[in-house]
Amino acid sequence: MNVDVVGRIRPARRPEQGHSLLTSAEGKTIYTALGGGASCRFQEVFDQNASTQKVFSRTVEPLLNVFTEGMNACVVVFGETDSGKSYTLIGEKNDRLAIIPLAIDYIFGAPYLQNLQATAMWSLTISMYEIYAEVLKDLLDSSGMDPANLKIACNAQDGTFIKGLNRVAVSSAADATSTFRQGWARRTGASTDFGPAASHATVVTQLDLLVQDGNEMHPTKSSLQIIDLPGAEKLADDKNTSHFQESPLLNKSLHVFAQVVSDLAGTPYPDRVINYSESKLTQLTQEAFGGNCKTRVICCLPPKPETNRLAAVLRTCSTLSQVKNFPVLNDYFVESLVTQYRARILALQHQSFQEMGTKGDGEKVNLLRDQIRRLNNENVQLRDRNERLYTKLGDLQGKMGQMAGSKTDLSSKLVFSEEEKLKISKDLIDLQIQTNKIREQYEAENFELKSKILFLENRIMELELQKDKCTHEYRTAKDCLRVVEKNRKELADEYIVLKTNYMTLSKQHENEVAKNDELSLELLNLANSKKSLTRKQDEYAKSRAIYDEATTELNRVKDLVARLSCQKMKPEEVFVPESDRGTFERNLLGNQDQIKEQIEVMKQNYEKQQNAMEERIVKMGKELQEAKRGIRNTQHKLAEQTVALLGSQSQLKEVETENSQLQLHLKELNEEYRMRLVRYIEDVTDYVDNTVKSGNDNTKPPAADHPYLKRFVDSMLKDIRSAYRSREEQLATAARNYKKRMQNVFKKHEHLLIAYRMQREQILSLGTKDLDPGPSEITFAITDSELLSKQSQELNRLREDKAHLEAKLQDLQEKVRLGRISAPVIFSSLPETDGKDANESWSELRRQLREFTFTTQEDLERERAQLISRVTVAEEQLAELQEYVDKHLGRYKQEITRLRKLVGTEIPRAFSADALHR
Ligand SMILES: Nc1ncnc2c1ncn2[C@@H]1O[C@H](COP(=O)(O)OP(=O)(O)OP(=O)(O)O)[C@@H](O)[C@H]1O
Repeated sequence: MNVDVVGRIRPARRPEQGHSLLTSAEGKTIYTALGGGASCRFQEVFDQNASTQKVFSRTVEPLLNVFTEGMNACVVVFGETDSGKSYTLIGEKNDRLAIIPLAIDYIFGAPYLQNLQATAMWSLTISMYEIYAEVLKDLLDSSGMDPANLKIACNAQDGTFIKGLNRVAVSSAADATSTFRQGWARRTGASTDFGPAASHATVVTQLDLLVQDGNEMHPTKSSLQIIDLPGAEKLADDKNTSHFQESPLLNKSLHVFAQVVSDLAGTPYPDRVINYSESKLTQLTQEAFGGNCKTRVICCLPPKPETNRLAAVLRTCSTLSQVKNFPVLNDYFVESLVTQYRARILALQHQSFQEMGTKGDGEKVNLLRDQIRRLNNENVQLRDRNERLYTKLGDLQGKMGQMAGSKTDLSSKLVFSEEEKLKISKDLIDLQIQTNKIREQYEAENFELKSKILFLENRIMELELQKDKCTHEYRTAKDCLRVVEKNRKELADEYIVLKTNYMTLSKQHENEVAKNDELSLELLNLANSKKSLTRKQDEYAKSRAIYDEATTELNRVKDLVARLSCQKMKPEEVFVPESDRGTFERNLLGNQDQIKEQIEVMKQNYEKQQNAMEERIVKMGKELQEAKRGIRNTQHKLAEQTVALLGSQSQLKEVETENSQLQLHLKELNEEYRMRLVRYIEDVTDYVDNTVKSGNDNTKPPAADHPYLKRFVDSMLKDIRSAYRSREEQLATAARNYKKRMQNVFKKHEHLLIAYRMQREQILSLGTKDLDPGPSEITFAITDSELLSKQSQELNRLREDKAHLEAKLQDLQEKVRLGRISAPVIFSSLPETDGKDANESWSELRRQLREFTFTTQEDLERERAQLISRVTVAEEQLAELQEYVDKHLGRYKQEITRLRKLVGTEIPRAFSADALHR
């Protein structure tokens, strides 16, 4: 691979303005004179306006890429004094826009080194030396010793090198730049009789890179040499005469360099033998010119050079562009081979020197001939080997040529690919974010689906429970209906009995009324007879007075007669005989006895009736006593029942307390579950973190592939499932027990209510005012709608209606009772009232009773119809519910199966919907 040579023209100063170098049309060839003279075709020529940055990126940057990848590289700055060499290399006043600072910055940010695996290591050392008048000076020696005492040595391992040269390890671009600037400042700065020392000195800055890839056994070494050559104007001087003017050592490096370059350009083949040993510069840079190195020369040109000098510079540049180098990747095998050859050459050299020292001249010649022969043979063998290597090298060179050709494209492509890479990495990050989002969404959806499934399962369970409850309630309602029907029948029977009683009473009442009429008539007769008797009595009294008057008259007459009988006539004889008198008396007072007899009979009848009444009252009093006793017993029983009811209510409260305790326990369990879950997750995180940490040192495989994590997670899930299953079973058992107890309490409550109702009805049937039957059963009914089913609520509503009806019935019965009581009152008031009015009020009462009977019957019939319609509606609702449950049960089951398939995992049944929601 030829050495690349590029030209850079310094901007013109005032005296130089208006002059320009002669260049070809394409701008790459520079001539000393039109139509003849020296010329050089540069790979690229940077004009006066080109910045150092541009020179760097077009010339040095590709070299730095191969350097960081493991090849030796070299940048040579060549040109006459004041052409801008130092400006190009280090700039002005610590300017960073110069090749060396830019190169250091680039190396530390080089893509290859940046893209190395985290396990790879790389290090960079910097060394600087100056060759001035064939004296080597270590520019990085800060020990205070004489730095210009360095010797060149050679060994198989390192080839030619400077013994004791300082190599400073640098860890950052700033570190490297400051080290370089310190070294640069130590250059020989004195001005000599032959001009400034810098014009005759060569400064070599060498950067050695060592890359140890984690996947490779041996490290890769590569070196970058940046050579600032002495002013090239001396090449224009005559070599044979110049040493009379200057010290011969002063320009030796430059002249030997030009000679070596010329030799190299003349023999482009690999079997050339070049004498590098004439100067220290050529010895130390033999790899850069004709060796294992990729070299680029920047030829700095002033805008107005002297023709001779320009010609010498152009000639040297032209020769340099013909020099062939053989750069290879410094892998372990290449290095080993080179070391082997170096060792062999060194051994031969040693041997020949020894032999030359011991033998005589003739023998020495023979020996030398033999040695030459041997060397020739060896040379042939080496050539064979070399040819093979060269064929390989040719391929490599071809590839390198292609690479060089496509280098610019590659660099632009590299930039483009970098941009693409950035874009792709951005897209990748976006994709990762999107993937994470999708994963989160998936997990959320999965969770939602799981909770939905559990919710549906719970719903099914609830529906099944509701169905059972409905069936149970339907049966209870049927039983209730039966009871209500029975009650209705009983009421109807009672009503019939009442009606018959009423009829009987009406008949009795009519009989009584008839009797009353008769008695009234009789009483009227009696009153009439009494009147007539009174009249008779008055008449009798009058007749008595007449009698008395008559008696007095009679007695007067008798006296008169007696007085007169003295004449022999008795008074009795004067009047009518005694029988006539009896008949007369009988005729006068005969009715009075009859009346007395009748009165006596009536008195006897009254007495009999009074006795019978008294007996009846006594009998009723006894019955009343018995009834009171019975009522007292009933009241006692009622009190017992109330106590039991209160007991059951307190039991209900206890059960409620127990329920709240259970709920509390459930909460505690949930809390414990959450804690355990958190602990598990922490364990998993720790475990994953530890695995990731251990995975970083490449000793363990990644955690995702490790079966232990899966086992760990599986066991964890198994634990959670089993714990939850057992807890759910416990809770289900507790809930079942609670439900049973609730049902028992409800049953007891219902029994108590029924017993209470029967007792109350018994008391009510007695119809006594003294005994309080207590409040309606609805007062003791459970009103909490949460605890009641629909049927129970309906039952309670019916109970309320019944209580209302009972109250109404009681009012009416009261009215009837009042009506019954008012009858004797009316009867007793009959003598004072008119007979016609009494009849009217009775007919009014009868009408009211009839109306009440009809309305009660109608109410009862309506109630019955309502009850039947309600039961029918309840049956229809139950049937609908049954149908709905049957229909949706199948659908829910199908849905669950589908969701299970979709989720792909078995949903732990142990998780309650509540826990999942939480
Ligand atoms: N491309 C450039 N742009 C601006 N100024 C430049 C450029 N090249 C060189 N110069 C200027 O030219 C002068 C000489 O440059 P420089 O010292 O680098 O030359 P030189 O070849 O290194 O000389 P010497 O061999 O004596 O060191 C400096 O003042 C420098 O600033």
